Amino acid sequence: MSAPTESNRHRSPRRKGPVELRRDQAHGSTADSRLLDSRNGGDFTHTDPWRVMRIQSEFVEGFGALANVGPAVSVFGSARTKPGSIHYEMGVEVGRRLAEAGIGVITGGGPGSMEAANRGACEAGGLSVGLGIELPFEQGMNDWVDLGINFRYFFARKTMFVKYAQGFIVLPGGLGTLDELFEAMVLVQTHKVTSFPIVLIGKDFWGPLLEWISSRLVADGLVSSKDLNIVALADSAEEAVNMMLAGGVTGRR
Ligand SMILES: CC(C)=CCNc1ncnc2c1ncn2[C@@H]1O[C@H](COP(=O)(O)O)[C@@H](O)[C@H]1O
Repeated sequence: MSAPTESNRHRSPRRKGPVELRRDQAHGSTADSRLLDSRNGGDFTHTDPWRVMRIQSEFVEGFGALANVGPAVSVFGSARTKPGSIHYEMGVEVGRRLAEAGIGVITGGGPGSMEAANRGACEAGGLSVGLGIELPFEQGMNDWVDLGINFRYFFARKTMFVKYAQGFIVLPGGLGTLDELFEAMVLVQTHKVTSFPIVLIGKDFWGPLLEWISSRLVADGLVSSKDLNIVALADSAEEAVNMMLAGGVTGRR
């Protein structure tokens, strides 16, 4: 940017909403000129202000589509679980038991344990919701989703998992599952959500992680020992769904 001189110091600034631009910065194009200039082709849609509109539309569409889902639980777990495996069958049973209790099932809409939970809910005649995510290696929504919404942005989608569920059930999984689990734990820890049971299924799988949180994070004073109560550990679908009910999730009869 050039230093202010007598000739340019008093040049009138240009305003872009709350942002005021002076000197060299004031010479750029305006939002309306870019909008009206057809030579810019699709460029405008790649700007951040335009992205904000798209992000906003994801929230509007998500809130609109999910407003009437009723009581529901979000079920997370690996996208790589194969049909017939223990974890897949456990996911099917979780979905079925939630549906039988009058509780809708919300998943990431993908394959593996997500598909399993949607399948169990759908087969039992319950509400089966999938919140899909646009990924470079597109898989598409699994066949057992009855109400599906596709998202571009992970963070908009994650809001829906929490806003429209009364609790989380977490099957074994990888980074995606851990991300969803830890986000929920922080929301409970910071009282952003209250009365929100989080149940992990699979003591063998989750036990070492909880043990590390206790022996390292709590021991080092990084986590309060009462924060360990944010999650509960179950070893079966039946136990996990009963813990949801005991935690205050009530189904539609
Ligand atoms: C086979 C494969 C990688 C497919 C990816 N397709 C996906 N479709 C929808 N949600 C997903 C997908 N991958 C990860 N996620 C999100 O991350 C979690 C699973 O990730 P992971 O497999 O544990 O780490 C799910 O609960 C889901 O919300």
